[in-house]
Amino acid sequence: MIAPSLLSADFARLADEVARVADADWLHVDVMDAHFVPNLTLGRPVVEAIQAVSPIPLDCHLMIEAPERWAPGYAEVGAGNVTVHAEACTGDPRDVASDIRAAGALAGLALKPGTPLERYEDVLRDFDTLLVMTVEPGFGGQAFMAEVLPKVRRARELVDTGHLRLLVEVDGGINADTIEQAAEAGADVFVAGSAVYGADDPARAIAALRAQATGAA
Ligand SMILES: O=C(CO)[C@H](O)[C@H](O)COP(=O)(O)O
Repeated sequence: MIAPSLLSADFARLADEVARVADADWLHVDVMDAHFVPNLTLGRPVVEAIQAVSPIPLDCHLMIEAPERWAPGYAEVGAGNVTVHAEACTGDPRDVASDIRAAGALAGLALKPGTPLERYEDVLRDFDTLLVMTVEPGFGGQAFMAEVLPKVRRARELVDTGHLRLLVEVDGGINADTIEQAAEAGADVFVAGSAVYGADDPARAIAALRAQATGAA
């Protein structure tokens, strides 16, 4: 599955930018609060407006503090998947997953590059998606961190052996040069910002990335 990241879109033309990636599987929406990460993007009212015009499910990646307080609200406005950062949760992340699911969305857990998967292997039984960050969260256009791939491989192994039932998602620096490595490691969902919105033809870029990932997997 290919999930273009709206972070690389033209924020002055959001409805048009959503329409340009209608061939994708999910639309990845980065919510940043200028506290958990050093960048500020958009919040629930804008997500609700995007949801109203998006033909594909929204994949909301919350890079915010106190996700337990805010995450269910994104499910309430219709997001398909709502992901919180393990590092931002003050309590048990399973409680946030339960609240997100109760509000009608899939629940995702994100791990920064330096956060070990082992610490969350049990917790992840209560999640639908695992977002493995392949850059430090905060900005688009960064270089892919191949050193994170063992975490993707371990997650794939846990899914394939039946210990976890979730989609493995990678985010950061995914493009024509890196997507095959991530697919070989076992990712199911590929977030791509600059590689899609920076292309002359985003629909063609999505198709090409999907073909590369499918071939490598
Ligand atoms: O979460 C993110 C940054 O925190 C973005 O989704 C990610 O960086 C996508 O951008 P690009 O594909 O250009 O790296």
